[in-house]
Amino acid sequence: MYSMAQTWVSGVMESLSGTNNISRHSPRQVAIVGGGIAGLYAGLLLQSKGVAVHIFEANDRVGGRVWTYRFNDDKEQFFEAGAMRIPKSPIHRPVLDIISFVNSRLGSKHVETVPYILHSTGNRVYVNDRRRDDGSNFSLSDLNSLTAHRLGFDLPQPYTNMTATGLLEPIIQPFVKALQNDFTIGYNEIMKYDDLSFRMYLRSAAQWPPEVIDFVELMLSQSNQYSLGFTEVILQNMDFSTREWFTIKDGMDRLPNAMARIIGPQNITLNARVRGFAELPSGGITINFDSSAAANPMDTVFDNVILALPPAAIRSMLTHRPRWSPTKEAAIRAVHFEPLFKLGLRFKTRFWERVHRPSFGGQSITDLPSRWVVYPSNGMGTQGPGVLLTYSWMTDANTWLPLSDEDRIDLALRDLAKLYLKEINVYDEFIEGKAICWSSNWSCGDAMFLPGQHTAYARVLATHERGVYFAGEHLSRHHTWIVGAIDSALNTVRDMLNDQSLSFLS
Ligand SMILES: Cc1cc2nc3c(=O)[nH]c(=O)nc-3n(C[C@H](O)[C@H](O)[C@H](O)COP(=O)(O)OP(=O)(O)OC[C@H]3O[C@@H](n4cnc5c(N)ncnc54)[C@H](O)[C@@H]3O)c2cc1C
Repeated sequence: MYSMAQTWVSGVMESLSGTNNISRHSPRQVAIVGGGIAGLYAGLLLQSKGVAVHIFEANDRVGGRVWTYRFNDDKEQFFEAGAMRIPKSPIHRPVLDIISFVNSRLGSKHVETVPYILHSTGNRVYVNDRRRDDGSNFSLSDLNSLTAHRLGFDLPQPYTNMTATGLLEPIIQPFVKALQNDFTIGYNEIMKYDDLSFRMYLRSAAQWPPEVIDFVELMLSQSNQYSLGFTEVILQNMDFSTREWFTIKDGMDRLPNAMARIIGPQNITLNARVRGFAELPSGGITINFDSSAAANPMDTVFDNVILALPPAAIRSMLTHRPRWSPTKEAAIRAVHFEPLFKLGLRFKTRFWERVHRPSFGGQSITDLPSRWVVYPSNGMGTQGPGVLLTYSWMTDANTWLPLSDEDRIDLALRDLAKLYLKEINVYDEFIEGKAICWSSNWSCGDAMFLPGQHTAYARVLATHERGVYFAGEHLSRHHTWIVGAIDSALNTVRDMLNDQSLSFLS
């Protein structure tokens, strides 16, 4: 989209002269490091206030963790390697608003939303090798009767005759309802338990035996997620209790690409990994980045910089960056990101839509390494080849890391063969696959804080250091979501411009 050699030097450098003495609250030129949603959103906000921006992005594309992997240019032959679905809830409203904003600039249907299906009754439930008496696999239509006992778990009374949802709902609902009624009040309520992991809360407050926790975690989450902070798991449950969802027609990457188009290609340098930056005694900031462009303009002075980066990317800067307070450095070093792994698999047909109990969207659940098999909500009912994906988080994601791509595909096909038994020969159907290992990326996956980390680190992480500002989903209260990246960008620009009245773009 934008070539590596598109140097910003000519456009930006001339207009930079004499910017050194600009006060913190009236920047004229801002460098943004990272072209994910947080960096792009901060860029649009600043431009809307007349501030010139330049985005440095290490990758050859914008979007960061919003990445649509396309096997080819044919319709629907893609999967979402990163973000794939947005809850239609007031908290996620800013995502719809930014879509309206880009459409108002680029044409009414530039970025179109389509419904995302979270549950489909045909989705398989396959754990402990348990099947119906007729040998077929359980599906979500059975969920209300899938007790621990029926699924082969040996739990004590009274838990054994209960379903995972039946167990969890009464525990989380009061918190979820409080958050939905008034997010700030609800957030303050759940923060009272921030020092606990969700597992500890279930042990101490709900008095669940460990094997009951394991059962519910297996069915409704991924391995060891309940060892994360109580706050994170409750917030995640709040989002997943949303009934209506949407995704973006023809791929989520249409959103960051549209945002970048409005910002302007001359204001974005791709393949520009920032190696470090220096703060001048006069208050300006210079950026040092890798680029094949002839000039690496170390002498260009920006008024401020926004590091719209996951913490690991800040820590892995190769040359210089300032050292901040021990607490800030501890926060950057320690906040927890969970590993995420996705494997897109392309088949000759959308066979999952034509089996006896079809899946139109949603996901199957299994205790096999694939854990979740996600069916596309785009192109449902169409003929010809189709793409589904397997999706693993936390410890389940780690299973896939040491494997070669060939082994990953073999393992996933073996799992799918168990889900589809004799109905479909998945090996005959298979065309190609693509593994996306977020653990080998700076972000690792998504921010999911450990017990106590919201309390200890949230504020200090987001606080600016002289002319250096920070953005990214991990700095908001909505970790793991696009809206978190947007939210953090709004907060950082408000802080930089000293303008709390600044609102979301719409
Ligand atoms: C597998 C997966 C599934 C997800 N599912 C959903 C979902 O369904 N719905 C949802 O709303 N959200 C989802 N998310 C979360 C969402 O994608 C993120 O919260 C959001 O995109 C993060 O944006 P960001 O700008 O904070 O960070 P990023 O997108 O990580 O952006 C950071 C950018 O900085 C760049 N960079 C790193 N180091 C440097 C450097 N030194 N110099 C220059 N550039 C650098 C990176 O290349 C990247 O482009 C998912 C994420 C993943 C990984």
